[in-house]
Amino acid sequence: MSFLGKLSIEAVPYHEPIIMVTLAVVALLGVVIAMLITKHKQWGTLWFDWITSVDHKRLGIMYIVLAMIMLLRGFADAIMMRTQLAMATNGAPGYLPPEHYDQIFTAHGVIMIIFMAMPFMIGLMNIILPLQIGARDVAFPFLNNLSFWLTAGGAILVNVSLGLGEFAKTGWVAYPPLAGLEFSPGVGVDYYIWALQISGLGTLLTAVNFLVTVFKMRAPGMKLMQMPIFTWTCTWANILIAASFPILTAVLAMLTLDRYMDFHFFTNEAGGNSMMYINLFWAWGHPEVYILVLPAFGIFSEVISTFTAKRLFGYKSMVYASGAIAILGFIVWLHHFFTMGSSANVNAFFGIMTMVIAIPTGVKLFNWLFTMYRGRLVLSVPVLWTLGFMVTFTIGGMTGVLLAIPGADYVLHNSLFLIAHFHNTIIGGAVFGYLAGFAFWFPKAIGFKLDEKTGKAAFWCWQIGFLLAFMPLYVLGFLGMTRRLNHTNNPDWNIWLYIAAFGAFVIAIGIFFQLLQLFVSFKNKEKLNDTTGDPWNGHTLEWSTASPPQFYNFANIPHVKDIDAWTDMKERGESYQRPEKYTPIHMPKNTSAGVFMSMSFTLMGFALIWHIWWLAVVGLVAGIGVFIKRCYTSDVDYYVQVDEVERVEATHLSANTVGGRS
Ligand code: HEA
Ligand code: HEM
Ligand SMILES: [Cu+2]
Repeated sequence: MSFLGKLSIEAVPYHEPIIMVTLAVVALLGVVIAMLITKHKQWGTLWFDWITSVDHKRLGIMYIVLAMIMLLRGFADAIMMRTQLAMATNGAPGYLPPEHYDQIFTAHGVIMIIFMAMPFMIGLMNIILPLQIGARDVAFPFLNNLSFWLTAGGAILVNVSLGLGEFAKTGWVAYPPLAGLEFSPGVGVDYYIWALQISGLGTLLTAVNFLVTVFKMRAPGMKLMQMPIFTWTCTWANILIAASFPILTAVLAMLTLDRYMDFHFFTNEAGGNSMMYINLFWAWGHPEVYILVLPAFGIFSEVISTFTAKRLFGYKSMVYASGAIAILGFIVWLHHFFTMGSSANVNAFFGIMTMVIAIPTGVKLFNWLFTMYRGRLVLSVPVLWTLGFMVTFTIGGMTGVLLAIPGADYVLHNSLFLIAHFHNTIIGGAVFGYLAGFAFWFPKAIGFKLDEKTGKAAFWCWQIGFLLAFMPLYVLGFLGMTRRLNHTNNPDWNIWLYIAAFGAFVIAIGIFFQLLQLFVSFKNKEKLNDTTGDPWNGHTLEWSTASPPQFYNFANIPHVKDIDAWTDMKERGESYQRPEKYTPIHMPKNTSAGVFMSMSFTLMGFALIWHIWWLAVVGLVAGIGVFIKRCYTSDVDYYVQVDEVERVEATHLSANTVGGRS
C-alpha cells in the first residue's frame, strides 16, 4: 500500500466526458465566485460573519444555500436519468453506461434526501424556531455551527466522489451483500458510509440542540400547548431524529466493520445475515421520511392560518395528530420489506399500523380545510404551494395506503409504482412545504419579499411538471416496470417514459423560474423591501422582530399569554411598545472551532475512504485537538451594551409607529 493508500491519478475519471465537463463548469463557477468575492473585498465578511457565525439565523440561511445547491445537483442527476430512460427504449443502450447510471440514482437519492431535504428543513427550523418561542438563540450556539459544518462536510464528500473515484452503485439504501466488500470492492460505498456518518452526527446534534432549546428557552408564559404549530412539528421531528439517527449511526458502523475489518454482520457466510441490515436501515429510514414531512405540515398550518387571517382550526388536535404521526411513524418500518419473509401475522400488524397513519394525517387535512372555510384566502405564492400540496400529497398518501396492504405490495414492491408514491409524498409534501416556507419567511430572513409573478410561474411549472413526470410512473408500475432499470425493451412502456421525461423538463423550467425569481427580487429589493417586519400580518413572535431580525432577536424577551402570541399582542395594543428600559444582552461570540473540527473529521473520512491511514489519524487527532482547545477557551461571550440596543430598537420601532403601524 502506497503513501496515498488506494488513491492515485487513476481515480480521476478523465475518460468520462460528461463528468469532466461538469467538473470544468463547477471549477469555472468556483473561480468566478472567488473573483467576485475578491473584487468586492468580501472574504472577511464571509469568514467572520458567516462561516464562523453561531447566529441561528445566519446558519439557517447557510443551510438553505446548501440545500439549493444540492437541489440543482440532485435535479441534474434526475434529468439525466429521465433522458436516459427516454432514449434507452426497445433495448437501445442510451447515453449512460450501466455503472455510471447506477451511481447516478444512488447519488440522486442520497443527495435529495440527506443533503437537500434535510438541510432545507433544518435551515427553516434554524431561522424561525428560536424566534417563534421568543428566544435569543438556540441552547448551544457553537454546537449549532458545528452541526452545520458536519452536514456540509458530508455533502463535500459526496461531491468529491464525482471527481475522485466513484460513488456507490447500490441505491440509496446500500443493502449488503451488494454493499459489502465482495460485490462493491471500490470506494463508492465508503464515500456513502462516511458522508452519511459525518452528516448524520450533525443532524443528531441539531435535534438535541433544538429539543433543549424548546424545553428550556421558551419565553416566559409560553406553555408547551401554546407553542406555535411549526415549532411543535419541528419538535416532533427532532424527537424522531433523536430516536432514530443513532440507529443509522450503528448500522453504518456495523457496515464499516464488515468492510474494513472483516467482520461478518451482514455477509452471507460466517454467521452474518444481510436481513439484519435491512431491518436496521429502515428502523431509521422510515422515521426519516416523517422527519422530512412533519415540519412541512407545520409550515402549511402557519401559511393557511396567516393568509386566511384566521386562527388555525383545531390547534390541539394538530399537535396531537403530529405526535400520533411521529409515534406511529416509529413503529411501521417493516412495510419496506414485507416481501422479505416475515410471517403473515407480522406483515399484517405492520400493514395495519401503517394504514392507521392515514387517520391523523386526515385530521390535519380537514383542519386545514376548516381553517380555509369562510376565510378570505389570499392566493399568494406560499398559499399556492399549500393548495398544490393538499391535492398532490393526498394522492401520494393514498397510494402509500395501497402499498401498505402486504398482498398488494408483493406485486408493487420495487416497481415504479413505489417510485411514484414516494416522489408524490416527498415532492408534494416535504419539498412543496419547504418552498412555501421559503416564500413565506424569505422577507423575515432577508428583509424583502420575493417577486410574486416569477414565484407563481415556478409553482405552476413544478405542479404541472410533477404530474407529467410522476403520474406515468404509476402506470409503468402496473405495467410491470421495476425500479433502477437503465434501459427497457417493452414497447408498451415507451410513451409513458417519454411523458415522464417531458415532465422533468417542465420541472426544470420551474427551477429556472425560481432562480429568475431570486435574481428579479434582488434587483427590485428596494421596491419589495419590508420595513415593518410583519409583511403578512402574522400570528407568531418571529413577526414582531425587524426584517431581518435584530442580531439579538429580542431586546426584551416578550411575555406570552396566549397561542398566537403576536396576534394577541397586536389585539391588546401591546405591540411595538418601547419598554421602560433596556438591559445589556448576553451574546455568544463567533468561533472557527466548528468549521475546523468538522473539516478535520471530513478529512478523516476522506482518508478512510482511500485507506490513507496516517491521514485519517491526522484528521482525527486534529478534530479532537480543536475540540479540546475550544473546551479551554473562556473568551466565548460578550454583552451588547444598552446604547447599541437602543439604537437598533429605535429604527425598528420608528418604522412601525411614524407612518407605519402602531
Ligand atoms: C415524505 C415522505 C413520505 C411520506 C409522508 C410517506 C407516507 C406514507 N407511506 Fe411511504 N415511502 C416513502 C416516503 C414517504 N411515505 C419513501 C421514500 C419510500 C420508499 C423508499 C425506497 O424504497 O427507496 C416509501 C415507501 C413506502 C412503502 C414501502 C413500499 C415498498 O417498498 O414496497 C409503504 C408501504 O406501506 C409506504 C406507505 C406509506 C403510507 C401509508 C404513508 C402515509 O403516511 C400516508 C398518509 C396520508 C394519506 C392517506 C393522505 C391524506 C389522508 C386523508 C385525506 C384521509 C383519508 C384517507 C384514507 C382513509 C386512506 N411507503
Ligand atoms: C425534481 C424532480 C425529480 C425527478 C424528475 C426525480 C426522478 C427520479 C428518478 C428517475 C429516479 C430513479 C427511478 C428508478 O429507480 O427507476 C429517482 C429515484 C429516487 N428519487 Fe427522485 N426525482 C426528483 C426529485 C426527488 C426528490 C426531491 C427526492 C427526495 C427529497 C427524490 C428522492 C429519490 C430517491 C430516494 C430515489 C431512489 C434512489 C434509489 O433507487 O436508490 N427525488 N428519482
Ligand atoms: Cu416507510
